Amino acid sequence: MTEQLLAPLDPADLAALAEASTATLTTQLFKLGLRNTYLAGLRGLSRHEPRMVGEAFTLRYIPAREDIDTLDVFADYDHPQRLAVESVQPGQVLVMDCRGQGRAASAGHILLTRLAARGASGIVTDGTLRDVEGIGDLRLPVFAAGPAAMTNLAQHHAVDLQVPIGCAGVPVYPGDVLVGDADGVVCVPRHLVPVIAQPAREQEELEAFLQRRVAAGAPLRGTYPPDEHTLRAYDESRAALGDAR
Ligand SMILES: O=C([O-])CC(=O)C(=O)O
Ligand SMILES: [Mg+2]
Repeated sequence: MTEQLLAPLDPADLAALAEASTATLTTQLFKLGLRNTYLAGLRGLSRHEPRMVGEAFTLRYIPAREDIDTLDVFADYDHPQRLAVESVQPGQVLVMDCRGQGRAASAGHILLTRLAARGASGIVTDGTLRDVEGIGDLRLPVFAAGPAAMTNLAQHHAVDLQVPIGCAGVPVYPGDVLVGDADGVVCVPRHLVPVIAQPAREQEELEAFLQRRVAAGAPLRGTYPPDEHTLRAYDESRAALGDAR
């Protein structure tokens, strides 16, 4: 495990990310030139926790081999998969690199129940999960490619904790911030969290205004993107709100 001392993130920045949609965050990152931040192909499996924000704690799997990856490896409580679950701290998201291989689950209900009990902020895998019926009831945001019944050892050999990984084709470094919602998961590079937090908040507020206008019948021309007239109306509505406070 690579121990890293990362400067803490500003809670206000994390709160801004928690309130922003993944659509907004990918746009903010796109503005900075980053096009590969969305973990395509994953969906939320939690019935109670559709939104997620937290810092990446990474686990890397390589392909399993029949002579090594047998059920008795779990007699070792420090097996990297189990160690990962028992190492995740409150506020962290366990992010697993399964190479997009979904034929065997990367974890199941018991391990995710333990993650929830440890106060994890979520779990993300580009593979699959087993026991998804029970997982759906957990108070834990969960994002995966889907379900698979087969146990992880059939396909996955856990090797490294807290190293840079690829997840759904996106680079994820320990400490990056993962945000999830109904559209899926985006990885925000840690150093860009303070850069995009406030612009993301502003984009959310402006788009909420534009959304109301379009819902009320406004055409796209002049509204989306907003022209000077619409932006003035937006400023006036914000000033009115400010006055009312
Ligand atoms: O063998 C596994 O993948 C783990 C499992 O079922 C669980 O955590 O409930
Ligand atoms: Mg199970």
